[in-house]
Amino acid sequence: MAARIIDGHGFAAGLRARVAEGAEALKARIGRAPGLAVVLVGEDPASQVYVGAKGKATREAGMAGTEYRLPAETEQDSLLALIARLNADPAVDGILVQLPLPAQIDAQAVIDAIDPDKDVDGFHALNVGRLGIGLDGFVPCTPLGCLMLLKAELGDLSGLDAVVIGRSNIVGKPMAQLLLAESATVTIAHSRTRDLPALCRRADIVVAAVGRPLMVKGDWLKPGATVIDVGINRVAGAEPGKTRLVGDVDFDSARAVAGAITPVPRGVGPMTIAVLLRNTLVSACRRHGQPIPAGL
Ligand SMILES: Nc1nc(=O)c2c([nH]1)NC[C@@H]1CN(c3ccc(C(=O)N[C@@H](CCC(=O)O)C(=O)O)cc3)C=[N+]21
Repeated sequence: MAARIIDGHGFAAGLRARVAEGAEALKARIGRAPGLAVVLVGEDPASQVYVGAKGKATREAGMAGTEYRLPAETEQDSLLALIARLNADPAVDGILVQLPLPAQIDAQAVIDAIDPDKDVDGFHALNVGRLGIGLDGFVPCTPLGCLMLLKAELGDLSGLDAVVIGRSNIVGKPMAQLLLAESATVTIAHSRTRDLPALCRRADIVVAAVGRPLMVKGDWLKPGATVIDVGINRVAGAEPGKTRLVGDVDFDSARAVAGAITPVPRGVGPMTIAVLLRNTLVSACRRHGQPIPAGL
């Protein structure tokens, strides 16, 4: 039987609507909309598209989105000066510095300059630590979005075998922490892992976040497994000069074996942006001592 297709796009639309409601209610109490500042350094075309999409989604959720576009040659000190201004601005609840940054800038130094309580990406070392020891903080948007999809699909995750393929700070490591906090049995696989297909075949949950197009095949999966595909790879399309997006999972072979699977596009990607808005609203609530609305 073919797998259920997990509708990340639809789930994200629902989450954005709940965020919009919460943002409106908060605005009625504090007199201003939650504010998100997005900083982009350089002209990377993919990053420009993502930043534009984030700004649009922010405004559509009734929040104040401000974009700061800096030239590729920007020095670290001037970026740090902008961060300091945004940290001090009471109308800014969330700060996101789009990654990757140009080579002359030390990305972790910039991230760690962000006020941890405005770090809606959850990349600051303090938030990484909070996630590790189970304290409230901010959790990176992509893995939190994946967890929401998994819980909507499976309910309780406790005791399930989960394999996370990829060990990045942005996805793989925080994803593993979130699954562990849900009492799944978690294995993190990476480029040195021996016999990855055999490891995956034991898993109830496979999260693929490696950036290798179509790597995970249907015959790597346990029948009925839930597959979350974080990959967004632009590859050559059928017609010359055209490209198409594919995930890290070979969707066609995987859907024949899996129980449920996220598509690419319209799977995890839209969740990333919806969770960013969610984190920004949560930040605004916390900063004003207001309760966090249910359903977020
Ligand atoms: N500090 C930082 N935080 C990020 O969250 C961050 C970042 N840097 N750098 C770049 C990546 C990438 N990213 C995506 C967001 C939405 C889609 C998304 O909505 N994708 C659509 C399709 C997009 C398309 O058609 O190109 C989908 O999968 O359906 C994808 C990728 C956030 N990122």
